Amino acid sequence: MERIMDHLAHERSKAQFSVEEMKIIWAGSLHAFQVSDRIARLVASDPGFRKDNRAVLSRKELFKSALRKAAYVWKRINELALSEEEASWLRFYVDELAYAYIHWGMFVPAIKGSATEEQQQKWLPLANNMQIIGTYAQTELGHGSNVRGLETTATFDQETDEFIIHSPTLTSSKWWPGGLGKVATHAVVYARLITDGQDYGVHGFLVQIRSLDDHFPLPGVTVGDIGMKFGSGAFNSIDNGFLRFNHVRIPRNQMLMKVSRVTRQGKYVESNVPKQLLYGAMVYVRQIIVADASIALSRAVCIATRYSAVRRQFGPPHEDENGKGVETQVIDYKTQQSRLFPLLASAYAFRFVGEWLKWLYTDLIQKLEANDFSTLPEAHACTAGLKSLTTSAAADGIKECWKLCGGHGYLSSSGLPELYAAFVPACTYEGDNIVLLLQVSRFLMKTISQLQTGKKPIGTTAYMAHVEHLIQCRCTVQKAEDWLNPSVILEAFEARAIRLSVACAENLTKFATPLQGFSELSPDLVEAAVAHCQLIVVSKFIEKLQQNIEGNGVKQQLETLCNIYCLNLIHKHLGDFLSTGSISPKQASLASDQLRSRYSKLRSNVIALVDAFNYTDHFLGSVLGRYDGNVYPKLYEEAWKDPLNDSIVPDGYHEYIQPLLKQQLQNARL
Ligand SMILES: CCCCCCCCCCCCCCC/C=C/C(=O)SCCNC(=O)CCNC(=O)[C@H](O)C(C)(C)COP(=O)(O)OP(=O)(O)OC[C@H]1O[C@@H](n2cnc3c(N)ncnc32)[C@H](O)[C@@H]1OP(=O)(O)O
Ligand SMILES: Cc1cc2nc3c(=O)[nH]c(=O)nc-3n(C[C@H](O)[C@H](O)[C@H](O)COP(=O)(O)OP(=O)(O)OC[C@H]3O[C@@H](n4cnc5c(N)ncnc54)[C@H](O)[C@@H]3O)c2cc1C
Repeated sequence: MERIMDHLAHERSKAQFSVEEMKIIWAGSLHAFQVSDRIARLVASDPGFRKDNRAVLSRKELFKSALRKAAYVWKRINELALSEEEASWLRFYVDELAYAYIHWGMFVPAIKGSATEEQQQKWLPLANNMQIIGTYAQTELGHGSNVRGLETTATFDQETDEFIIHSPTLTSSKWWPGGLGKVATHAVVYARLITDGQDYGVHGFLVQIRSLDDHFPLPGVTVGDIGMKFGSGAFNSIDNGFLRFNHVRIPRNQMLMKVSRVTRQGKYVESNVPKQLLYGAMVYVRQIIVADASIALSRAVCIATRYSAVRRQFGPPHEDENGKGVETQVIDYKTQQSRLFPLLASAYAFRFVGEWLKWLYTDLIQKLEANDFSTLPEAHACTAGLKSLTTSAAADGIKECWKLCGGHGYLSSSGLPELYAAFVPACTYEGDNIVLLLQVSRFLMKTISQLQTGKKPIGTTAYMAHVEHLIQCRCTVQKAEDWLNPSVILEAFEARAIRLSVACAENLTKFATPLQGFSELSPDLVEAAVAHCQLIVVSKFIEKLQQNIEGNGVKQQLETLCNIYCLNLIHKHLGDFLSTGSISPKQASLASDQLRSRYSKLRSNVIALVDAFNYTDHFLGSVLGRYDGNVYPKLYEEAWKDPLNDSIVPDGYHEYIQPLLKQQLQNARL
């Protein structure tokens, strides 16, 4: 036991940089670090937030436990008079998915984004004080990605000045909204607005669905839970629900009227803001999900890295600090490094691009307030594309981390199966990842077609202004070290991205209609979108390194991580880089040489680099990822806690095992 604890301490002593300074870089600022650190400790030390083994709880126990914790969170927020920032850290570190995620993450933002000032004044205080609990009811049984295809209707009745909300078919039943099944009292419902016999498409409506007195559904409302989901703990603590309306009436002023409104006379009036603002809550959440992706991936990487330093298999006998013969740490196998270190680098890359995206979003909101809608298309493309790229990579990465831990990774007590089950739906919710990449490609094709009209591309597409150069330039790498030059890397990624996009744009002209072309070429368009999004991540990582980064050795570590992130992408997408002529086979081979050498450089720092995430053992929830590396005794201890070990002889022995054994013994004696 002591030996293992010493082992991680030895790993930490090898770090070539200041972990404390890196913690601040990871958190984003000294202030963010201090607040999150304080709240993380507060949560970890409060028995009310203890994490039971969610995997062994029944659905009802799990759900009730999430309700208890959500209520306790609210109590502590009020008792401690926490600020909004502190409260969201508290919810984050409690780490139990519950209705509050949708209430704060979607219901409140939908009101803020789509309601008029007057409507906000009425509804936000109720939501902010939790006098009502809300959900976001957009998806239907028959329609998820295609929002324009939603069937629920909101028909204006001029006589009573009300909308009648109705589910005309089974497929129009709302299906999936979180917190809807058993908790929410209100919902932002997306429905087709019909007035004067005309269908004006999908709009948002605020609908009360349960009584605030006895919690029963209101007349005309049928509501319930959609059933168990993948994974034993994970999303099963949330009541994703179904909802059907039978001519439910709401006052006219519960239509969210920022984008358009219906007058007392039933006239549909558009405002001067683009109708896409109705989708504003999705843009907001997609931006948050990019930050979630870096957190989920970094959790998994932290577990797999610490465990890989503890775990020993095979190898020439080494001597430990006490001169005792020991096997090789699995982290020293080059295969383990080539699977693990790019994930560590990705966690940092996603953190920085998430930070930038948050800035982009804040900037968008400021512009929208000043009636400047010019950056909306780019913000949509960036949030959609980066949500897709980072969640797909993080979900795959978490799964890889569990395999990197061998058999023990498959145990619930490793924390990895639940983390995977809880995170993998991020590839689907808030927009299926492929559907979102197709949105990015649509934006890219539009930008390319506008190049011919002389319109200057801006923001993340600014590189397209250099199309002529990027189409024909040759990569200048001659030796492996040349790959450490950021401008060389950037140009290779820009060349690959633009060449894929231009090829798509050219191929699209070969089809009878753009629609047909988009449909036939969609796999290529998705690849072009991925290349563009990877370029954004690469360029934001490189930009980060150009900032003033303080702390002993911190910048050098980030440079190594950035190199690993970029070179590993080249390695993984070699087909693209070679087929577009962005690099040559010889340069590809030099990139692989450089990548190997970066792994060696990073090796002695990896434990400190995951320590910099500053995750408490409580938050990690993993025996394998414990800070002290005391894995084996704790695994043994956890095994004893399994309900099957409550009794020596299992329940069922007398009914099923004993008679079987007896019968077989008797048969043998005959
Ligand atoms: C235990 C441990 C836990 C650890 C894990 C941690 C995880 C924690 C997180 C937990 C929280 C979980 C919360 C989950 C909650 C989930 C909620 C939801 O899923 S809500 C439902 C979301 N639904 C979607 O995302 C649907 C996707 N579909 C669409 O967005 C649209 O239908 C579409 C964009 C695909 C198409 O729209 P449509 O109007 O038909 O499209 P066009 O392509 O014709 O576009 C027209 C025009 O508009 C532009 N556009 C589209 N969308 C937007 C937008 N959002 N903002 C701005 N502009 C937009 C588009 O580009 C077009 O522009 P144009 O100039 O004409 O080309
Ligand atoms: C855990 C979880 C929580 C959720 N929470 C909420 C919530 O709170 N509120 C809410 O309203 N919704 C919620 N959703 C629903 C979610 O937003 C939808 O599942 C999502 O938008 C995808 O839609 P879909 O399920 O209909 O998939 P589909 O659109 O049916 O996708 C199925 C397949 O078809 C492909 N596909 C679809 N369209 C195209 C296309 N045009 N081109 C190429 N391929 C295509 C997709 O790539 C996918 O492979 C949640 C979902 C999950 C899993």
